[in-house]
Amino acid sequence: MPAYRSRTTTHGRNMAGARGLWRATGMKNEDFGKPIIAIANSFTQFVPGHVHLKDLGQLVAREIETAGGVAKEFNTIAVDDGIAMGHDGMLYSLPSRELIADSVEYMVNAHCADALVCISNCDKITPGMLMAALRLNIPTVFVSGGPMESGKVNIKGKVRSVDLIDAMVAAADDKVSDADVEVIERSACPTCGSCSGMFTANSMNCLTEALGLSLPGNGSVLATHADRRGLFVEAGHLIVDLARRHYEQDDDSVLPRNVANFKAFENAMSLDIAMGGSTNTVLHLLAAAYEGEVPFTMKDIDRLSRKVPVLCKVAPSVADVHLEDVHRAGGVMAIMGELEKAGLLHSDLPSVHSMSLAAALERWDITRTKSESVRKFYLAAPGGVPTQEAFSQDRRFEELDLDRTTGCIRSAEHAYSRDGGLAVLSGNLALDGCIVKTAGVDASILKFSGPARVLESQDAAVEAILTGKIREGDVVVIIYEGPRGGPGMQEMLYPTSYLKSKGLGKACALVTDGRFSGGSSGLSIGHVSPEAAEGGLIGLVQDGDRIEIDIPARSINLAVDETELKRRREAMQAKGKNAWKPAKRARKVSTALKAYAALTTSASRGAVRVVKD
Ligand SMILES: CC[C@H](C)C(=O)C(=O)O
Ligand SMILES: [Mg+2]
Repeated sequence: MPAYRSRTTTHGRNMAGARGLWRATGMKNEDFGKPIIAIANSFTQFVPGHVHLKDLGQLVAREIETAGGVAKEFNTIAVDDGIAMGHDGMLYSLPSRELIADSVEYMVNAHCADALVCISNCDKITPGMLMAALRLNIPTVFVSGGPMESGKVNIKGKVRSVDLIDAMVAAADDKVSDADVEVIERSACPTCGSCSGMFTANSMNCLTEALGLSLPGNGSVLATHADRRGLFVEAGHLIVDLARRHYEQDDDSVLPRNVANFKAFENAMSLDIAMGGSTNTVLHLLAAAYEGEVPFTMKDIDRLSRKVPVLCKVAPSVADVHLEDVHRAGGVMAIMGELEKAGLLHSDLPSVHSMSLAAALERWDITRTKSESVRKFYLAAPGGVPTQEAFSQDRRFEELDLDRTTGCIRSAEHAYSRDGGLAVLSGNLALDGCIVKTAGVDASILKFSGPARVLESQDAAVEAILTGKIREGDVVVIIYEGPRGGPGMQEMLYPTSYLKSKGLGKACALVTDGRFSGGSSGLSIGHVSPEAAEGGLIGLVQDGDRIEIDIPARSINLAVDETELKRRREAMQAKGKNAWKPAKRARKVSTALKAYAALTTSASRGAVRVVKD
């Protein structure tokens, strides 16, 4: 029977000082001996996905106390990728994931907390907390802030749903007037919550449902909807129950590493592929698996991508479909329900809320449920009123989207495509693989070859695209933007958006050792490993070299003969300490980022830090 971790500081004469301090935090005599539950909140006014979280940690805390636990809240940082994008601020995005993971570890272990509630939401906060949960392996429940409502604009008499990407693309499109750009900007992000498409934040919050670490609806019920409050209330009760099962009934099944085991990672990756999730999920699932010592690798991702169909297409893969529409079609449980019907899901897995996924689907898949409350839950609709306040409206759709033939979520029989929404490519240019979100690639360019246009930074790529230096048929190659080379593996949302703005979205490819935002689409191939800074061949590509991409064959190659490549490699090595570094880039890299670069690894390992013994 594992002893409560918190007894280390709450019991024993020698801990009188610590108890005195616990009392000063508000603990009463009767609280000593109860499970101490850490609440990792992530409130900040910098991020719309987190502006509404300020009091939600205490909402959970009151429920923990009602359930017989002691709640202690703390806060992590939270970077807004969309604001950090397009300048050196983006260098900090991925490294912040490691800081978040470490800060959760530090607070939970320094104070010997018994269990953990993670209140996350945006791009690096959910993965950072997920890494911490699997690293610490104490009972944990995730509850995220929830998706933002999509924006609605009426342009030239046509009403359409818009999001952040529409504002970015319009701003670089000379055919769009300043007035129309401002209309889109003012409407694209109407409420609190994580940007409304299947971008990285929403992808990851859907994946915690599939991993079994959050409640049904966590990935899809809107931040503004009253129904979301119930997830926070339930999380407060559930975590005390899980803690008691573990410490008082010796039940290890509730621990994150037993819930999010290898089969759960397969379920999560299958969900991601089926819904055309952000490619960042690959990076983050690999990193979470590393922390949880789960043997889940790029090879597993490649295997799954060849058999899991695309069952759901959401912005940016299609316009006008956002997370509110996915929720109305049944959300994550509905997508997993269709995967299960197709024999593509492990349904025997327990979660923090159900004894098995099969049982959860019986109750929560709207094509099976007998529960009116569940059907009502998935009717939660946008309020249509700009706000930064959580749970501030309770509008509902008239009816559920149960159309599995042409609706938002399709059955496997009516899949958008047999091949998954994600593909792992490999070849001499990416010996350890690279990733492309196929759900966002036009069918006409699944096979593509063209001359390389090599840029040593995202900024240089943006300048080349916006000044017309990139032509139809080119392959834009952005190097030294990997985890070590950037450092920080920037998201290339501006270059991919600007290719669209210039009408080149279906006429060019973009290949990088950096990564993409979930808002990117097009023939955008990222995570090239090994990265240039680690001696990867992408570091030897020169302007005019022919690059050959074949998504059906899962291949990507640099068509330069071995003799020439050998010559180039020798010339690079001859540079000594300047080898495998940008030749013409004046980027100021802080000591904090240099420390990150010293420990990080290539994307094929999830860009995890490895400290050599
Ligand atoms: C819309 C882009 C979003 C802010 C992002 O960075 C991601 O999805 O990764
Ligand atoms: Mg991002």
